Amino acid sequence: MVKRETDLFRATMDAAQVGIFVMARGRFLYVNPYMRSLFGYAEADFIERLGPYDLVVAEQHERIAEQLARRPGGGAVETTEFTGRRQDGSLFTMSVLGMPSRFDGRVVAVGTVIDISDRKQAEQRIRELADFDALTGLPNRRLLHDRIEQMLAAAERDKHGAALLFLDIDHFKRVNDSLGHSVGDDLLCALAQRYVKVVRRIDTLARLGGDEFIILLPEVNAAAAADVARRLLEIAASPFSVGGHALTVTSSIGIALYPQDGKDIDTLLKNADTAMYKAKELGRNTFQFYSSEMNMATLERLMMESNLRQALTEEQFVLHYQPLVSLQNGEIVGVEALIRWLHPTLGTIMPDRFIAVAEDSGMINPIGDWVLFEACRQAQAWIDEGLQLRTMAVNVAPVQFRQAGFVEMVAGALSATGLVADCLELELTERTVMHDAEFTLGTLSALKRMGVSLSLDDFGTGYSSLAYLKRFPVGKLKIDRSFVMDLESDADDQAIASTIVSMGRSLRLTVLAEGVETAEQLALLRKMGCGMVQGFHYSRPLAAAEMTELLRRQPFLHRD
Ligand SMILES: Nc1nc2c(ncn2[C@@H]2O[C@H](COP(=O)(O)O[C@H]3[C@@H](O)[C@H](n4cnc5c(=O)[nH]c(N)nc54)O[C@@H]3COP(=O)(O)O)[C@@H](O)[C@H]2O)c(=O)[nH]1
Repeated sequence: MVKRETDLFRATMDAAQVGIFVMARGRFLYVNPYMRSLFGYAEADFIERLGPYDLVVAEQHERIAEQLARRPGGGAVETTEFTGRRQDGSLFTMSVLGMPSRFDGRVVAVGTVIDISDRKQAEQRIRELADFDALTGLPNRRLLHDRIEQMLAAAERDKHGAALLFLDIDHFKRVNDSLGHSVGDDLLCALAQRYVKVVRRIDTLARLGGDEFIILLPEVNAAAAADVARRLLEIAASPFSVGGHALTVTSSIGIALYPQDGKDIDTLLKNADTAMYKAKELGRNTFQFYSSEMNMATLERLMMESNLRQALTEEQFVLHYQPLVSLQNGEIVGVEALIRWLHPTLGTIMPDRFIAVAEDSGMINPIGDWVLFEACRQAQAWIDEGLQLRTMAVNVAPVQFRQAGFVEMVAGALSATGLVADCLELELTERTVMHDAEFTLGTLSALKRMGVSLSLDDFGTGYSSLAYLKRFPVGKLKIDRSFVMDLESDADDQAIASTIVSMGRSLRLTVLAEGVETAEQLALLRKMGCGMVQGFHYSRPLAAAEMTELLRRQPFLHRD
């Protein structure tokens, strides 16, 4: 090149508003002034000591190495984005374009570098505006649609349930009308910040616009969806301080479940919306499922399911005790422990309403463990007080009986409380023991070897095989209440009760009749030779303190 051309070439390079470099074997041969100012290094730094690795973040060194390996001449060979690192440590996004060339017979790479940080930021902002609500920063309707589509595909593939919650703030218009739109906007942002705390990472909280929010919950059942709805209502309950005003808001939530309430976006959104209007009709500040059968009884069940764990940790369960009376002398020889749930707002909830829910949800195991421990503790406390107590009877649910480690758990409760095993009687229903008779036999035998007594509850209602009854180490049969109820008037019930009593006698088992409410029933059972009774005729189940009194007084004892 003649000198004039060289000068022209250099002047062009010097004036260029892009970084230009020439590299060979991973070393810079030339960098133009713009490139130097872009990175903040002097020319000598580039030529004498810097290589391409020094100009990008460490995480991208591997990519640089790949590029250099592909083109031994060095440098980038195509347009590639890197995160550049300046001399002062600051970072920027750069686009590098390189191409192989020849110089002095050598293979070199000639390239350009452009700072594209501003363009990237603008692109990011455009994406945000397209996908996110400008006011709250939450996903908007467009992104929500994408997420619902993804969720539906995953739910169908993995056979999961999912839920879509439609939340609308109650009377939000009044806030806008009376305090102005900017207060309304601030309130929406404050609400969004609280709602975010309720959802999981895999959930989507989106704003549809106005005062409407959608909460998308993948991989949930109805109970979990109800729980989230309840928490959304609760978290918004405490007042907001917005623009100098203390505001309290409530909302109404509609829930549509996948797949039963819809298998596509439009149906799910429409049905959740319908359910939300139902919640408004019911007085607002509540949630409703779209499917009507999900409401009423099911809701109570759901409420219980999600509150049972809390009930256990917050010690809302108590045991009441009902006396087991010997017909020989009227002595209270034992008690049956019966659980009650002292709910902070609903009052006392009886076991018939929550034991089945606890069984279905798996909570029966920790609850049953608590009952056993508490009953053993109370029995030992009475014994320590010098009261006569031969039997503490505890109900055992089928799931609990079949849980791994049940025998060890019973042993643990006895050793932790100091109660002797003879004093503990486990009540199992006929159905529980007959479910898998061979398995039952093993567990019952292990309990028997420990010294724990076993009784068959609700006897007569199940389908006991007499052959097994003989093999099972059971010590007591409890005649079901349903046969005692009409004993005076129903000849069949009399025949059944008297057969159970005789069968018990021939198998050398104690027979106890439950649900004895009248003196007539008592007289008939006595005549049949029944050994023990339990029922309102003697006493309803009592709190521990009242039972202590009864054990002290022994009011039914024949004292002649
Ligand atoms: N797995 C567990 N099950 C438990 C536990 N505690 C109780 N239960 C079971 O819940 C069912 C209902 O119990 P509850 O409401 O406590 O009713 C008991 C008595 O109050 C009732 N009873 C007793 N005498 C009479 C009477 O004269 N009349 C009448 N109408 N009812 C009476 O019977 C229930 C005791 O029944 P049983 O257990 O069959 O002896 C019940 O099935 C309980 O077993 C628990 O901790 N775990």
